Parts: sequence; C-alpha cells; structure tokens
Amino acid sequence: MAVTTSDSILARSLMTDRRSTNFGLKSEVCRGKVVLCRAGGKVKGKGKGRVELKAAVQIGGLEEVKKAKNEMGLDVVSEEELREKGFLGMRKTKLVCTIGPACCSLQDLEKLALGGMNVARLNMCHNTRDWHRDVIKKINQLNEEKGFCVSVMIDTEGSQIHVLDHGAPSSVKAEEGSTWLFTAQKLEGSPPFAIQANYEGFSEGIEVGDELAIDGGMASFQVIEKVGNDLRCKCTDSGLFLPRAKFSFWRNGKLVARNSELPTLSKKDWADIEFGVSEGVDFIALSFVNDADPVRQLKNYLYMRSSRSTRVLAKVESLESLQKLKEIVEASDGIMVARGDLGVEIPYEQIPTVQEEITLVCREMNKPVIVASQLLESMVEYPTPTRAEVADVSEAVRQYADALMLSGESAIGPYGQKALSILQMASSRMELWSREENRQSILHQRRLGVSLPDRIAEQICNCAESSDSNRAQSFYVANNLGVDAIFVYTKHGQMASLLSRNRPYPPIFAFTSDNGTRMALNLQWGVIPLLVELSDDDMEANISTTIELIRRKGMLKPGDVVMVVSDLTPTHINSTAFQSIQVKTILNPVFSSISISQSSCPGKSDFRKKILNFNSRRSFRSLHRQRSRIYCATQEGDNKSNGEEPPESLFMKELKRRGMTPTSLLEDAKRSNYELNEDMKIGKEMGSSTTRNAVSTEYEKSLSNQRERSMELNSEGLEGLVPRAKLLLTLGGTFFLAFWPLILLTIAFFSALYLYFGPSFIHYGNKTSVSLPQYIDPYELLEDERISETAPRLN
Ligand SMILES: Nc1ncnc2c1ncn2[C@@H]1O[C@H](COP(=O)(O)OP(=O)(O)OP(=O)(O)O)[C@@H](O)[C@H]1O
Ligand SMILES: CC(=O)C(=O)O
Repeated sequence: MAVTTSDSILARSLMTDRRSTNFGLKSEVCRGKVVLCRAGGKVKGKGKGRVELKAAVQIGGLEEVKKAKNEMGLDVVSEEELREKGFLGMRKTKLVCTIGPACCSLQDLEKLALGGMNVARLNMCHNTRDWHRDVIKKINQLNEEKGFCVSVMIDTEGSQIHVLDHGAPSSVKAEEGSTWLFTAQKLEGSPPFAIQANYEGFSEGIEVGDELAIDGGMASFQVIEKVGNDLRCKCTDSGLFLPRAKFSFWRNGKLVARNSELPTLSKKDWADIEFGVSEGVDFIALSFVNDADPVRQLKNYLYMRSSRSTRVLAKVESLESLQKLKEIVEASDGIMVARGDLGVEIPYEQIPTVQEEITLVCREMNKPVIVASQLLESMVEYPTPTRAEVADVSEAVRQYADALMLSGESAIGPYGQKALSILQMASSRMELWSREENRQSILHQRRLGVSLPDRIAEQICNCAESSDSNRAQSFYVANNLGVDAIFVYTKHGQMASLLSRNRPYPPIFAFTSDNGTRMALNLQWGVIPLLVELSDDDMEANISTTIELIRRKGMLKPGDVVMVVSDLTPTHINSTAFQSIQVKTILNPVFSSISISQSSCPGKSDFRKKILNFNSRRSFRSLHRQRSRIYCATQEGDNKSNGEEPPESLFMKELKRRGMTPTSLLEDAKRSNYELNEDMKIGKEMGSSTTRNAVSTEYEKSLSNQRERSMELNSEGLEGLVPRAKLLLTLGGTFFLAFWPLILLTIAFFSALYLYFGPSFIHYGNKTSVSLPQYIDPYELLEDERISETAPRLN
C-alpha cells in the first residue's frame, strides 16, 4: 500500500473529490463581510499553520492555498490553545471584558483577544456612541484581519436611581454625623454636602426615618427631613460617593421597592439599542429587567428589524427580577448575574446562594449565564487579586457558569490583561479540579430536560448512573468513552447548546454556516464555534470534510476519539442527512494512503418510552471508515422493566470486559447484511419519512438480532467462538511478527560466530571423551554415627 502524507491526501481530495470541491468551506464572515481567515494566526508565532499551507502549495498550487487558508473558521486563540493543551485541556468557561478607557486602543484590544476574551462588553452608561462605534470597529478589524472570534455586547443603562455622574472620576467622602442634601435639582459646581440624583421622583414614597444606603452600604444615611422632593439626611455610617453610586431606601430592615416605578427601557436605552443593531452587535444586555415584558418587547423589535441573530440577555439585579426569575430566563437568550446592583438590593450574605440558584435555573432552561462584577475588584488598583477574590472566581467556575465578566478591572484598571489571565488560569484550574473530583455525577443528578433532544444531549454527555432502575444502565458516551472532542453540526446552535448544558468533559466544536449562531455560541460553556459552509443534504460530506480539515491541521492525532453529532434537518426527501451520532477513532495514516477511522458505540439507554437504538453498518462507499450510529427513535411499549437487566446492557458489559466494541464483533459476521444495501435502505427510508424519529423495521430486526446475539454471547455459546478465535489468532500472529526481527538477528549473530571461529566453535558431543562421574553409594552416607550427630535419640 502506498505511503501518503495527509497533506497530499487533502490536496488530492481538493482536486478530485467532487463532494469536497462542492462543499468548499466558506471564508470567515465577520459581521456581514466575507473575509479571509488567517491560518496559523499570529499567536506566539509557532507557525504550524503556515507549514501546512506550504505543503499545500507544493502539492496543489495556489488555488489550494486559498482553500486551505479559508477552509476553517476556527479562531486563532482556540487553535493555539488546542495545539498547546490538547482537547481536554481547553478552557470551557468563557470570558467577558468590559471595555473602557484603559483598554480601548487597537493594541490593548488585541492583547485582550489574545488573552482569551470571548466577548467585549460596552456599557452604554459611559462615554459617547462615537466612542463605542470606534471600539466596535476595532474589534471587527481584529476579527477580520487577525482571525479572532470576539463577540460584542452592549449593556443598556436602564432606569435606576443613582448619583448623577458629573464626569469627574474623584469620589466624595461622607463623615459620620454630617448632614447632606439629596436633590434632583441641578447643582451649580460642586457645593459641599449636596448630592444630585439622576431622577426627579427619587424621593417619592420615602418617609422621615427611612434609611438611605449608597452602593448597597458603602455609606449610610437616615432621612431627617423631607422638603418637597428634596431629602435632608444624616450620615450614620461614613463612606464614599463613587460616580454613579446607587441609592436604595430601607424601612424596618426591608427594601423600599422603587425600581418598578421606573421603565426598564428608557428613551436613551432605545436609542442605544438602535445604535447596537445598526452596528451589528451580537448581544444586548438589558439592565434592570423586573419581568419578562421588556425582554419580549425587545425581541419583537429585533424580529421586526430582521436582526434575529442579536441575542437578548437579561440582567438580574433587582429584587423583582429574582421574584420573576423563571419567566425572565424563559423569555431571554441568556442571563447576567449582575452582582453589583443585586448586592444593593439583597443582603450580601444571600448573594452566593442566589448566584448558585440563578446559574442552576439557567442550566435547566438551557440559557447561558454570566457571573459579573467585583470578581477581581482589588485589581482595579493592585496588580494582584486577593485570595478571597480568586476563591470567588473558582466558585463561579465550580457552579458551571457559562462565563465570567470583568468590569472596572479591564475598563479602568491598569492591570486588565493580568486580571484576564488570572480569570483564565483560575477557571482552567477549577475545571480540571472539578473533573478530577468527578463532580459531573453530582451535577447530573439534577434532571435537565424532558424533550427528546434534551434527553439525547444528556445521554450523549453523561454516564447516567442513578439509583433509578430505569437509568441504572450506564450509557458510556462522551465522558465515559474517553471521547476527546464532540463535533456538532448545527444551524441555530440548539444541539450545541443542549450539549453544552450537560457540561461534558470534551470540548464541543460547533460547525455552523450561520455567523450569528457562531458569535452567539461564543458565550456558551465549552463550545468552540466554527463557521463553515454546511450541506443540508450530505451529512457524510460535512463530517468527512471537517474531520479531515481538523486532522490535516495537525489538531487530531491518531488515537483521538471524536463523537460526531448531527442535528441538521434534511431539506429534500432523497436526502441522506439525518440526526445521527457517531464515534470515530482517528488511526495512524502512515501505513495507509487513506485516513482510517473506527467507531465504537455504547449500548442502549432506556428512558420512558423513548430509546436510543444502536446499529452497526459498514459502507463500502466510504471504505476508510467503519462506524456505528445511534439513531434517535421513538418506540412504544418495548421497555417494560421486570427487574432483569436488559440483554443490551449485558451485551455491552460483556464487550467491555473483553475490551471489544460492538462493531468489531458484528461487522464481519453481518457484513453482507450491513453493507451498501443497508445504507441505501436507511437513506431511502429517512428520505421518504415525514417523521424525523421514525423507527424502521430494519432497525427493529437488527435490534432483535442483537438481543439474540447478546444472549448467546453472554451464555458463552458457540456464537462468540469464531470472533474470539479470530482475535486470539490475530494476537498470536502479531506477537510472532513483533519478535521476527529479534529471531533474524539471533540467527545472523550465531552464523557470524560460526564463520569466524570455524567448526571448532561448535561443540560436537560425540568427538569429546567424557568420563562418567564417580559413583557414590547413598547407603554409605547413612552410616549410624553420622546420623547420630544430627538426629535426636528416640529413647
Ligand atoms: N466606556 C467607558 N468609558 C469610561 N469609563 C467606563 C466605561 N465603561 C466602564 N467605565 C468605568 O468602569 C467602571 C466599571 O464599569 P461597569 O460598566 O462594569 O460598572 P458600572 O458603571 O457600575 O455599571 P453597571 O452597574 O451597569 O455595571 C465604571 O464605574 C466606569 O467608571
Ligand atoms: C454588571 C452590572 O450591571 C452589575 O453588576 O450591577
């Protein structure tokens, strides 16, 4: 067999394979523009990508270089991380940075992007729209020219009562016992002991004796007099007024709820939203959402503006939003736990538990969640964080938040990049620790979804060990099969997001042909979104081309196991595209001119009336691949539990004990049944069926065959003998072959000795006279006196 390099395989396939030429992966699209994606990128100049491009030049010429350059929308940071740390070492928690004066230059933004910033947040409370436009432009430029994938989020000001921002960075200190005037009237200059509020009705409903807390307790006052709308207050706890410091009023230890009086979306917010839409931002974070209405309102607006790819995040930062948490989460595309303002409205000590609960609710409802504010607050001033801050970051990672956010640390602090690298290190470390701890099992005790896609995603990611007898069969897939990466092909990101929700160990590479989906997936835990052109109708082409591309970039090694999940809906009836799951092992291409992958597939999982069937097939059309598929199917009344372990489960256990896979056992014996014919049958059946999850009679037949076979194998009948004998012979043969060079060497060595020393070197027994050894009579050795010296006397 010819020995061929992977590059030449690619070059040849680019030149000759009709499917891959038609498939031609797209160049990277950044905010509507088609641009080239840099292979290799600028990251630390390792330049592996360039070596491959060179190989492509030698083999395929300039056209191929262009294709190789444009072929994969994987961002340079993920690519570098993958090269350095491998699949399982990739960071899963996403990082959001607030952009402010300290980091708004192109160079600083590039450093943040290199440092792992996934999303740049622009707080519309601060600075002008022109300033924000300029930052967005720079981020687009970095994405386009340098191959980054940084999404943009704008954060609305929302309505909240706070100290009017005069633009002065300095803060004012209130001393205990001093008396202050709080007014909404315009103040000239900065008169002492007077503070201007941003909202005229700030004192409505407030009574003498109420407590006024600044920034949730930074300073406290008691209302001693009310004059019109103005309040005269005495400082009871000294502290600082920072720019835009928030007001909250308390009576008898309870918050005087004020936020509901203010509209969530002010005129300014609508103008900012319009600005964001025209700039093509990826996320709009809504401040002070008290119920689901403003979220729905904004989503409708985006729909009308044909801006459906802009995702709406709701910021949970008020008491009201906690009371209506589920409806808000349901209506929005994601949540931000805005701990800064939340801490103003609820007692500090409740923040950790509230954060954990919001994170769990978001996972249950499959919405990404960002934990924000004061993560590394001391780094706004100092170059190192406090230990407590690092512990807080780690706890958010342990709670499996999708993303962590820097605020002032990056916006105004001098150590923004360092703060980002601390987030990165702390999150990677905690992810590893959590995995070691096997917290997944605890995590998965909480059921996440009920719909079929929910449960499929759950089964893919988990080994669902539970005391529940129906779930007692372990479904060894992504985590427990030791899968290195999950590849998912998705249009709107739904399946990628469902997989992410289960927090599997391997990273999820989400291939999508929709740029909006790609940028939105940037916020989801463990998802690495890639922009490629996908075929709706030829899933095989999607799979083989993307695997080949990643393998050829040197990012898939022999032995890597990839789980491939497809969730694309076929567009026409003769299509071979369908929902499928495949597990592929990348084999060493050195001994073959074709890339070989082999699949293994776990057993069957039984939940309610839905099952995942597995089937095995081998397609001659793609000789280089053997694979198993798990077909999604709905089957009624086939899973009555009578207390016995189902044969499929026994079968899988037996295979596992023998270190075998279902494919290796079944494929030869059943080859004739599962070859191309079956392939055609499946395609036809799926194509003609209007129900995506219909069960074919072929599958049922094969399932019952499988049951019989597993029973036979389990009882050590003749059935298992042939493959076992084959296996033993193969093992014996391999063993012999392995020692063959040693045997040859030994023969050569002794032949050389013989030639050198001649015949005298050989010891011929017949030519040498050998005398017999002297005879010793054993009875003489048993003389009385010798025995008596050692043996005890008998009498
Ligand atoms: N675009 C900007 N221009 C100037 N300063 C900014 C900008 N963005 C943020 N800042 C500064 O960084 C600090 C932290 O920003 P951040 O937006 O996280 O907090 P915030 O102002 O308290 O708003 P929010 O309550 O919405 O989080 C702000 O107090 C502000 O001083
Ligand atoms: C981020 C934000 O708005 C807060 O923490 O209040």
